[in-house]
Amino acid sequence: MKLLVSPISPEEAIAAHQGGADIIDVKNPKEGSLGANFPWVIKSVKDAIDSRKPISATIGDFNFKPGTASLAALGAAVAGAHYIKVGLYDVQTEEQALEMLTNITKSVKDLDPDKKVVVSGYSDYKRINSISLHLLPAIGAQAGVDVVMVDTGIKDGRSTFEFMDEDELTRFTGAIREQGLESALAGTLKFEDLPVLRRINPDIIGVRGMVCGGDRTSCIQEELVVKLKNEM
Ligand SMILES: O=C[C@H](O)COP(=O)(O)O
Repeated sequence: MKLLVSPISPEEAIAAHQGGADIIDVKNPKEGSLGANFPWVIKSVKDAIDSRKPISATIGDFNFKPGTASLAALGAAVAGAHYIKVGLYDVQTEEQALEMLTNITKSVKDLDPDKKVVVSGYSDYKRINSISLHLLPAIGAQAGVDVVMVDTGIKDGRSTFEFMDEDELTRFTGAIREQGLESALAGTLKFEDLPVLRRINPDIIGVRGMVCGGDRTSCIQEELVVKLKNEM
């Protein structure tokens, strides 16, 4: 399993990098679960990391706006992100999801075919009335994305494991693998989730709160990233 850590600034990105994170994922929690940060923050994180780790950037918890999302994805890619992450938050149908992802993928891959598109669905999709997570592996593959992820849509302390159990998450990661894509699990993960995460064995786990001492509005602590890497 690779470790993705989500900093909000170059200082936090350095802490994540020095602690051993494999992917440095720039986001802006003030704008939601997958809130987008500013292009100059993505660039400053990229400069701080200086090509030692791949940079990821979230572009937002989107509603059905394929043009806006495609332009945001291009912006994140131009700013230096290698992984461009989009959340299909207020997207309900398969047709909408496919149109969003096909255009986002075109936008990113026309710039650089090596860059990776990550589609995130939400483990709490029922309470936010979002598309079912289980539709995303097939739609993602059809659209040409690289990674299918799950996160929580509402950051109120409830974790992905409160909405999906081990069996469901194992089936979800298996379905992603069958489509030839990478899987990523996130959503208020805790140290005590590591045994079950190891059994599910996604390609990537994504964290913020866990390495901020349990409060995602606090700061990333390098020693907690080290502890997590060691326990992984
Ligand atoms: O991409 C992963 C998210 O940043 C996870 O954040 P969280 O661990 O605070 O839920």
